[in-house]
Amino acid sequence: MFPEQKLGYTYEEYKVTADWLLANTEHRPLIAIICGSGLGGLAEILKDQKVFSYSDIPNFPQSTVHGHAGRLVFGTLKGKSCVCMQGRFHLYEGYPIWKVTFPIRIFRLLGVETTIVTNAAGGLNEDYKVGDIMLIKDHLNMPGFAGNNPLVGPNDERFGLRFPCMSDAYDSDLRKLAKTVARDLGYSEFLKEGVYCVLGGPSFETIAECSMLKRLGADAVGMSTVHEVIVARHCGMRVFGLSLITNKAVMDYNSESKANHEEVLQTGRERASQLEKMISRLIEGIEPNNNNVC
Ligand SMILES: O=P(O)(O)O[C@H]1O[C@H](CO)[C@@H](O)[C@H]1O
Ligand SMILES: Nc1nc2[nH]cnc2c(=O)[nH]1
Repeated sequence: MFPEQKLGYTYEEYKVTADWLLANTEHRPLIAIICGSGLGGLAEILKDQKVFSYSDIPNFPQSTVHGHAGRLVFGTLKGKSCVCMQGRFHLYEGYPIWKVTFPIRIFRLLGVETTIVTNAAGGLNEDYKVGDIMLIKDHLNMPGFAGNNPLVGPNDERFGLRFPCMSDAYDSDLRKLAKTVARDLGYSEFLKEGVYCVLGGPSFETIAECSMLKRLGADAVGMSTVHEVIVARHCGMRVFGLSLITNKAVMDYNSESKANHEEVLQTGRERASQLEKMISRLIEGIEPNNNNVC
């Protein structure tokens, strides 16, 4: 007989972590931000910070990837209370998918209404350049096709429905707002909108894989985000997502370029200040939702 496999945390385990955070900070965030690879500087937009190392938070997984600091930063932006993950979790780190998405339900229990997900991604769309910012309008969940979905296992109705809808995963009003913000900042030239595809990683894609993903309708490819978005939508949070195109996916057998994590982090550093400005303005424009689930 195989030992019984744990399929997730219990509601009580989520509560222990959320209650510990509520007891250790006065912040009551309505907005959460997840920083992608090399984008941890986004947390610097928050004032009156209260910072926790993941290692100090009960039940929290640890960051193991270069460019993911492993800190939870609470703070305010123009009077709005926010929480920011400097470091996310990925399947390729060896975490089961329910650990990868653990912080999302914690955010919900803290009272978060809107989650902003960011990531570094390879551009598959030929019109994309390195440094472009892609608003995510939809996703392709490749691990999900193989049964690795974060909602697998018993459903806890206290979080959400057994069969949540995903056709409206990325909030269209927030995307509209982001386009207005980008236009006002003079960023329209490098703003794109497209479909993000998640793969398990950690190896980057082969040329044949890139060509397949492009034909399937993906504009950018990465190793994160989608699992978080599914859990956030399951528990009724609004989601806004963006990908920084850190490298162009290699599509040509004669190409000399090779995807690498250093290039990913370097592009993040180069676009950091524009991303900070854009997300700050976006957050300024997000209206509270009276904790209504949507
Ligand atoms: O998705 P984020 O965490 O931004 O990071 C992306 O960049 C890393 C590869 O360089 C992978 O972890 C990929 O998912
Ligand atoms: N899978 C994948 N993840 C990335 N993250 C940043 N760039 C890439 C890429 O080209 N492929």
